[in-house]
Amino acid sequence: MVSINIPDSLLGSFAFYSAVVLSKTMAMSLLTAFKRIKNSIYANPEDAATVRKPVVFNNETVERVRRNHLNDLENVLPFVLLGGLYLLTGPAAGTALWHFRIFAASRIAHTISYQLALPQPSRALTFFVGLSVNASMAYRILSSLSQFA
Ligand SMILES: N[C@@H](CCC(=O)N[C@@H](CS)C(=O)NCC(=O)O)C(=O)O
Repeated sequence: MVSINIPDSLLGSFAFYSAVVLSKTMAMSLLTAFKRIKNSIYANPEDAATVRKPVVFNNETVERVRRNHLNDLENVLPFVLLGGLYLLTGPAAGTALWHFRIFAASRIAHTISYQLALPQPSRALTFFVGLSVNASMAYRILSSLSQFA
């Protein structure tokens, strides 16, 4: 590795923002359960049987939360993995901190725009901001470590 001298404060910031976006991702499970119960929408026969309803796979309210959850998984997991590797490249503390802050803000904004069904390109913009942060960290990792290829 180029550097393993990571300031405690930067490790703390990374842990904090990782926990923020991971908690937000986990909250989508609770939101899905809430929407299912509120609307009596169940995808498993044993669940639907408790309210004597047929199984339903295409309820838009529930599916919107599920798509949002999947999108979090597609973006938040790369952030946590790339962020840890990024710290090993010895980035400037201020630069790294803003990467973490901007990513967390972009994912919260993505969820708000998705759940409120705000007109595009609002959701697309929030998605691309988060994607850009991940791409920036990936670029730094790959360019710092290219000597080991
Ligand atoms: N898996 C995503 C890849 C592209 C993507 O993440 N697009 C953003 C901005 S339009 C999004 O919010 N997609 C909606 C989604 O993943 O449900 C998709 O199918 O749309």
